[in-house]
Amino acid sequence: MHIFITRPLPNIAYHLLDEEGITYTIWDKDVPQTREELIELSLKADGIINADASKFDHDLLEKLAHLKVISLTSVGFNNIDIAAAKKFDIKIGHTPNVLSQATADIAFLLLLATSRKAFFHHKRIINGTWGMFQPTGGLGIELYGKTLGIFGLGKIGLEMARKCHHAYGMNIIYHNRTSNEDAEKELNAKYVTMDELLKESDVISAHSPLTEQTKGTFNKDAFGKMKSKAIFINTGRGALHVEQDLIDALNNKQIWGAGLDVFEQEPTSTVNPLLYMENVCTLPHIGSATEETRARMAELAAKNLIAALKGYKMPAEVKKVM
Ligand SMILES: NC(=O)C1=CN([C@@H]2O[C@H](COP(=O)(O)OP(=O)(O)OC[C@H]3O[C@@H](n4cnc5c(N)ncnc54)[C@H](OP(=O)(O)O)[C@@H]3O)[C@@H](O)[C@H]2O)C=CC1
Ligand SMILES: O=CC(=O)O
Repeated sequence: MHIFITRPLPNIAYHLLDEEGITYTIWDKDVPQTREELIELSLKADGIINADASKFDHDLLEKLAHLKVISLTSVGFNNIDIAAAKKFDIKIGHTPNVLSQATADIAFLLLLATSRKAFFHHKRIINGTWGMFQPTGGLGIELYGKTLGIFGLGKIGLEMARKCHHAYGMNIIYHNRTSNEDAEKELNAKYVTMDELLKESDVISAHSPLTEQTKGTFNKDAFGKMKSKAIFINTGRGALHVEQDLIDALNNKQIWGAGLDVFEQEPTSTVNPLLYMENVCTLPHIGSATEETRARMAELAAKNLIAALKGYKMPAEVKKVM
């Protein structure tokens, strides 16, 4: 058996593959492979471990229909046409649970940093604009006892809700398609409609997957319903919000601030206005980027791949479109 690995991985993945006698080609250049290169290397493989944002659309999957498995090193699978993968009998694996804490840490970090304009103040030191003490300048807002609205209270959303509830006594409200009874019991979380979530939250944190239904949820209309002191956090996917509408809402002071780990286009342009706003903190999609979490993701991705190649039940198979 031979596989293609689209980015160098933590060593645990290679140990597991070596134990099974599975050989591999690793793309170790510091630019992503082109679609043509991906096809060429995958045609020689029985499976792929994919750590790349490449779109596996119907056309690409048809060309790679010989593959037994595509094992993702991510929990999100919005870059894969799952229906097409089913049609061509290619199994898809992903990495839920093992990255929930680390990703929620980044959501929490962005919330705290945004509420205190931390990245703006850091830039003042670097730019030499520290200046004199200003009793009324660059002030943040506090989180104690405020209301956190979670859009997508699943595994990561729950970890974020726990942190905010225990650290700041925040009240938790949420909107999903189905209710999360465990979170209701544990955190006294309240299920609300989308309109109530927008109107009642002091902080909205987006944690749903990117799907046809959730794309563009946070648009002009949604920002218009939010409190003028509200903070918007997105560690889900950039396309959950409409970037220009977010920029307008911040400029028009319809909302107070935003913390983003994700962008519509990644990498985002260095002239994106969001990178230069006082009330916005941005990170380059690093939700799962700790040594421990990335090792767990690599391990699970390798186990998913091995199970699929051997015809066993995969530890974490993507079974249906969300
Ligand atoms: N920034 C980063 O580095 C990372 C980002 N992510 C992103 O976080 C996402 C969530 O991951 P995880 O928490 O593990 O996933 P889960 O499946 O555990 O949670 C997703 C939640 O979203 C809800 N949801 C799905 N569709 C809708 C909808 N149409 N409207 C409202 N709620 C919806 C689901 O509830 P229900 O089904 O009841 O609607 C569920 O509660 C990933 O898909 C990925 O995009 C993940 C890891 C790292
Ligand atoms: O964005 C990362 C993921 O795991 O999904």
